[in-house]
Order: sequence, then structure tokens, then C-alpha cells
Amino acid sequence: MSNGAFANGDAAPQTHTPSQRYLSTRGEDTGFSFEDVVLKGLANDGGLYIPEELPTASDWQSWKDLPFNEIAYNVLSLYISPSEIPAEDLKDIVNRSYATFRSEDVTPLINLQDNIHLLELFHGPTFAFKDVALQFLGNLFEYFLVRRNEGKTGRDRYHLTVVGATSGDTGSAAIYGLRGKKDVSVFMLHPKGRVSPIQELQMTTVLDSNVHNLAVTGNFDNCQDIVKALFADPEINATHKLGAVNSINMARILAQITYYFYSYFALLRQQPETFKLGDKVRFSVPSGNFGDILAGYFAYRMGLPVEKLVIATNENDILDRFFKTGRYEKKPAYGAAAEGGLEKDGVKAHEDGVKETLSPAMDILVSSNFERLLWFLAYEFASSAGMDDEWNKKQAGQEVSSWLNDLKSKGGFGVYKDVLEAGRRNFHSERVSDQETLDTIKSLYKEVGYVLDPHTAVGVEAARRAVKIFSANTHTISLSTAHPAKFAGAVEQALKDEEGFDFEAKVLPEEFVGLDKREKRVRDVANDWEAVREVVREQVEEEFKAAGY
Ligand SMILES: Cc1ncc(COP(=O)(O)O)c(C=O)c1O
Ligand SMILES: N[C@@H](CCOP(=O)(O)O)C(=O)O
Repeated sequence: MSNGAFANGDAAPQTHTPSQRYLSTRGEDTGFSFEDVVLKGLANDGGLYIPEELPTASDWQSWKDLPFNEIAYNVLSLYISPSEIPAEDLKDIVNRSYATFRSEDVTPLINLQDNIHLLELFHGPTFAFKDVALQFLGNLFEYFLVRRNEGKTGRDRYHLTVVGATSGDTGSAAIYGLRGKKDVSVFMLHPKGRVSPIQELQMTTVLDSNVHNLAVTGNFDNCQDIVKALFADPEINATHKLGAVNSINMARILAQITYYFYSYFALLRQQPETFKLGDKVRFSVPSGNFGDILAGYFAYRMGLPVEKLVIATNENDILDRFFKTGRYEKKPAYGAAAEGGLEKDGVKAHEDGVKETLSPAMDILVSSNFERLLWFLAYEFASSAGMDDEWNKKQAGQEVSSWLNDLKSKGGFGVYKDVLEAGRRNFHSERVSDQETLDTIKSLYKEVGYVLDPHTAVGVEAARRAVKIFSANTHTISLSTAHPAKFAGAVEQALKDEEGFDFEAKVLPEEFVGLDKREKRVRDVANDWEAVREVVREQVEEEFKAAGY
């Protein structure tokens, strides 16, 4: 990366060329094509793929009147070489991916209150923000597989075995993106009993023969660790060609960049008096695995004028603790499990330290994409030594490897002051309790009649705090990551005493009615990656036999 200024005017390294090769955050693997990165998911050295260069969109201002799909194409074409996916094919993939959304805007922006706006990301097939990336990823997998399998038959065909971990939303979005697709099997691991009833039904009522729901006795991090252990096993990788649908897959992040640009332009149209092209905006993002907000960071690095990215966590607050202390630690600094009890401030905590909150999709101990941000921060730090770019990248990879090793062996690590300060330039964090989540749902309902889902409420509360800490004149776009009907328990708890509130009439979409009466398919598995590996082998074999291979 050459030195210079970001396209949004901030001093930082920049490049003007599109970046279409990828490297691993742990420094061992470099020079990957987009197709390799999408199909492999996780690098061989255990790291996550990132673009070798972050592209700038020097002409981003000219996108202001474009529809969502065209912005998506413009963003994605900076990361995907036309030699890998010709422009017309990429446009077709994008168009098909967003044709399944219920809103013409795909991700509409609405004014919630004062200078706080809600970016509704839940108009896709499964009513959560994951659809934006997973409808695209499903079509992308299909595109690559059709091309790889031309002229091949039976077991010679490239068959992708997707293994994913979900705390509820990725699971159904991935299943809806991949159900019935040829040459793909999907194994989705969720923590048994720790996803919302609707989320569970959305996954387990899909009966396509290539879809396998596995309920793991454990928490989301156990599911994520099993997935990573499978990817680290060279044998199953070679025999079954594993693919990732979690945000460890770089394509997930890339697809999410679009709505940061799109919402900025929507704000221009909606607030012409107080918001002009080039003005800075603030985003508040309910965060767990750090994929959604990382896409915002990419948008910023590409040139979008962003004042701050506000990380909104629930009481599983590893990210908030990092930004407050500079230490990234698995063990909660407070919390019932750590203190020998299982209940504190009305929140259930498990032995493993995960708290069971009203925003369960964010009940995560370790945020997998944080590793990607750490690489960019380590790279920036290394660049200050005045060495060449190859050295900077190598240094960043080594630093990230050492931090991640400490996380594994010692349960945490700390970063240098300069690294933390670099992170704080772009990010601010807020932790929101369950009580504050309920209060936010209640107050927004009373004040403007809008029903927030609990994850979105975490983001809105963080946005309200950020308004007080930073400038109140800056518009804040708060990401609405799920439809409230997916989390009926929390919404009813917050609004049950409100006069005239009727969940079924006001909130429940017709798509969810009768879901509980449908046939379900799910298999219980132990928290043991080798046991899961056996299930994968057995089920794929059954699918092959059924297909006559
Ligand atoms: C509804 C909802 N909100 C927020 C998040 C957190 O997003 P991320 O994991 O990308 O930080 C998730 C899960 O990922 C989710 O399902
Ligand atoms: N909250 C997620 C957890 C998985 O996150 P991902 O974005 O890495 O897929 C979920 O709902 O499954």
C-alpha cells in the first residue's frame, strides 16, 4: 500500500487500484484469487482472508442516485476481477440475489427520531440482515460450481460441503440461500436450546435433502470452534471440500459494504437541508462476530465519510472491553459464571462465561472477524517503521498470529497503545444491558410507535449515547439487523403492558404463521468436532447414493 490519504480526506495509506488478490491474516498464505477465497472460506494457516490491498472508490460520489443493485455491483467489482467473473455475470448474480427481497429499496432507510435513522436490513427471505450477504453467496457458490462441473459426472463433480455455525440468523439465511442447490450440502450447527423459537423453526422446517441441521450441546462459540476444527483437518477438507457461510467467508463482508454506501445516499435524499454530499455520518451497529461493522470499516477505507463506527454489544462484551482497556479477553471481567453464581442482574450466565441475553444472536464470547481488523491495525503500526510493504504485511501477519495464539493458550492478549489508539480513531464501543434493551424497545414504541427487535434496540441505545458523547448534529444511521417477530419473547416482555399492543396484529408477518405446525428435521450432536465430522461424512454419502453417484 502506498502512503497518502483516504479518499474521505483522512490521513492514511491508500491505493487507487482495485484489489483482487487475497492474503491470510496470519501471514502464511498469499496471492489467492477471489474464487479460491470464496470456496475455501478459511486459510490453511487458520487465518481469515483479506484483500491484499483495500481499494478506494475514488468515484463513489457519482453513485449517489444509483439503485441498490448497481451500487452493489460497483462495490463488488472493486474486489472481484472481471477475469474471474465477467461484468455481465456479476450483474446477473447481484440482480438475482436482491430480487428475493420484499422492499424495492432492498435495505430502506427510515428516520426514527431526531438525527437517528434506522437502516432496515430485514426485508430478505429470512427477515435478518444476513440475507443481504447470503442470498449473494448462495448464488456465487452456484456460479462457481456450475463452471467447475461442466462436463463432469458423478463423484468427479466438485461437491461443496458447507459447514457453518449459527446463533440463529446465519443458519436460516444460509439455508435459504443454498437449499436445493446442486453440488452443495449444508451442515448448520446451532447451540441446542439457545436460539429463539422462530429462528429454530426457520432452520429446522427446511426439509431439502441437502440441508442438515445439527443441534450442538453447547454454546455458539463451541459451534464456531467445531467449524474451525473441521477446516483445520486436512483430511476432511481434501475429501469433502469444505466451504464457509459464516462471516469468516470474505464474500459475506464484501456484500455487506453496499448498504453503508446506499444508506448514505438515502440520507442525502431524505435530509437535503442538513446533510450534504461529503458530510460525515455515524453508524451504530449491533455487534457479535464483528462482520457487519467490519463491512462499515471497509466502506470507510474505500472513501465513505464516516465520523465513527459505534460497536454496540450486549452483555457478552469482549469488544467493548477491548476498546475500553486494550485487552482482548475471553473471560468476562465481571459476570455471574466468573463469580461462582449463575445469575447476576437478572441475566443467566453459563459456566462457559456466555450470558444468555435478550439479543441471543450476539451471545458470543469471541468475535471471529475482529482478527481482520487487528490485521489492519497491526499493518498500520508496522508501516510506521519505514520498511517496505512486504515487510509491513509480514510483520502484521506475525503479530496477529501471536495475538491469536495467546488468545487460544492464555485466554487473551493486550495490544500496544498505538494500536488501540488507531482502533479508537474509527471505532467507539457501548455495552447495553438487557434492562436497557427492554427500556429502549419500550421508549421507541411509546415515542414513535416503532417496534424494535432486541438486537436493533442495542444499536439504537448505543446510537443515543453516541449522540451525547459526539456531535448531536451528525446524523447517525443505526443498523436494524432483524425483524422484531424473530424475537417475540423480548418484544412481548418489553411491550406487554402497552395499551393496545397486539403482537400478532402489529408485528407477526404472515410468513411466520403456522411455522410451528410444519414437519421438522434436526439431529442432536455432542460438542465434539470428530463426532460432527462423522455425521458430515455419513450424510454426504447418503446424498451421493440418493443422487445415484
Ligand atoms: C440480529 C443480529 N444482529 C446482530 C448480529 C451481530 O452481527 P455480527 O456478528 O456481524 O457482528 C447478529 C449475528 O451475527 C444478528 O443475527
Ligand atoms: N449472530 C450470528 C452468528 C454467526 O455470525 P456470522 O455473521 O459470522 O455468520 C448468527 O445469527 O448466526
